[in-house]
Amino acid sequence: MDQEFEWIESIKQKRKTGESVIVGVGDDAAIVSGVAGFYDVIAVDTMVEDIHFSSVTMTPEDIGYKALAVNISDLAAMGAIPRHYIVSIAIPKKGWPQEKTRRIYEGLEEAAEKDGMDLIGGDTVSTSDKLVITVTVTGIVETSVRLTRDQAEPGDVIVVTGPLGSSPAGLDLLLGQDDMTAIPETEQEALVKAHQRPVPQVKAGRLFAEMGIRAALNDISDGIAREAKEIAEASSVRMVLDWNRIPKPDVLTGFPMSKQQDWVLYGGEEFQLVAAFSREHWREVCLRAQTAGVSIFPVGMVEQGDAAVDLICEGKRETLTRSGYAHF
Ligand SMILES: Nc1ncnc2c1ncn2[C@@H]1O[C@H](COP(=O)(O)OP(=O)(O)OP(=O)(O)O)[C@@H](O)[C@H]1O
Ligand SMILES: Cc1ncc(C[n+]2csc(CCOP(=O)(O)O)c2C)c(N)n1
Ligand SMILES: [Mg+2]
Ligand SMILES: [Mg+2]
Ligand SMILES: [Mg+2]
Repeated sequence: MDQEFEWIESIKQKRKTGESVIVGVGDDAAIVSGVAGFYDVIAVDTMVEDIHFSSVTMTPEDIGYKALAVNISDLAAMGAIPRHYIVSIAIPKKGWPQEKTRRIYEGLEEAAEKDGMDLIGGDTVSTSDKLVITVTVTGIVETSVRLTRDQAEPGDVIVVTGPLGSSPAGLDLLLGQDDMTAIPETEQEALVKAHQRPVPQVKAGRLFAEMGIRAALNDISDGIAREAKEIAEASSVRMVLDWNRIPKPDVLTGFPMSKQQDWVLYGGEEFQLVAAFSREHWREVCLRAQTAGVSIFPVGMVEQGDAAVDLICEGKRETLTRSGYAHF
C-alpha cells in the first residue's frame, strides 16, 4: 500500500462520523450538511513546536488534545455547538517518526469525543524544521445569537468561568522557571494539567446562547488583561477588574504580587471565558449556571470611558498598560 494512503487510513477517526458528514476524509474536500435556523461558526488556530509546546512541556497526545481544545474554546466564546474539525500538520523530517505523530491524533480524538466532533479532512506535509499543527473547527449557533466582543455596555457585570493563573504557573513548573517546590505535589500536578489539558467552556458559552441575552464573550487565550482589552476596544467601554475577586488557585497566593499578576492577568492559555452582560440577568445566569454545572465568578464591572482595562488591587485603581502574550 502507498505510504501516504496508509498514513491517512491510520489517522481516520475510529468513531463512525455523524450524519452531518456527507463526504469526510478521503476525497478532495469535505461536504457537510447545514442546519436550518443556525449559522455556521468557523475558527482556526495554529500550534508551533517550541512556541506553543516543546518536548519538555507536552506529550504528542497532549499536543493533539490541546490543538483541538484551543479551537473548541473559540467556538465556546461564540456560544456555538461544536461540529467538525480539519487538521493540517507539517511534520519535521527528523524527530517525528510516524508512530509518534499518530499519537497526536489520539489526543485530537480525545478532545473531539466530549463534544462529538467529527474529523472531516486535513493535510499532511513535511517541513525541514519544527512541527506545526493547524486545526480548523466548525460549529453552529442560533441565527439570533451574537456573543461578540462589541456587546459590552456600561453597567454590565464582568464574569469569568473558572480560576486563572493555573496554566501559566503549570508551564513555569514544567520549564523549571520558578522555585515552586513549596507547592504540594498534587497541586503541582493540577497546574501542569491545566496547561496540558485545558477544558474549553462549551457549556458556559451555550448557557449565554440559550438564554438569548446580550453578552460580550471572549476566551482567555492570551491572559485576561488582553482579552478584557479586546472587549473594551470593540465595545468602546472601560473594563474594571477587581484583583481580589479574580478566582486563582490558593497555592499561587503565597508568591510575590508581581509574579501572581504575571500568571493571573498576563499568562494566558487558560481557555476560561470572560463575559460582560447586564446586571439584570445576574440572578438568572447564576441559577442556570448552577443547573448546568457551570462556574461563574464576578470579577468586575463595565464603565463608560476610554477603551481600557483598570485593575483595583491593594486599595489602588490603575489602568493596565501591559498586555498579555503577543507573538510580535
Ligand atoms: N493571518 C490572518 N488572516 C486572516 N485573519 C486573521 C489572521 N490572524 C487572525 N485573524 C483573525 O483575527 C481575529 C482575531 O484572531 P486571534 O487569533 O487574535 O483570535 P483568537 O483565536 O481568539 O486568539 P488566539 O489566537 O490567541 O487564541 C479573528 O477573526 C481571526 O480569524
Ligand atoms: C514551550 C512553551 N513556551 C511558552 C509558552 C507560552 N505561550 C505560547 S503561545 C501563548 C499564548 C497563546 O498563543 P496564541 O496567541 O497563538 O493562541 C503562550 C502563553 C508555551 N505554551 N509553551
Ligand atoms: Mg487565533
Ligand atoms: Mg479567542
Ligand atoms: Mg483562539
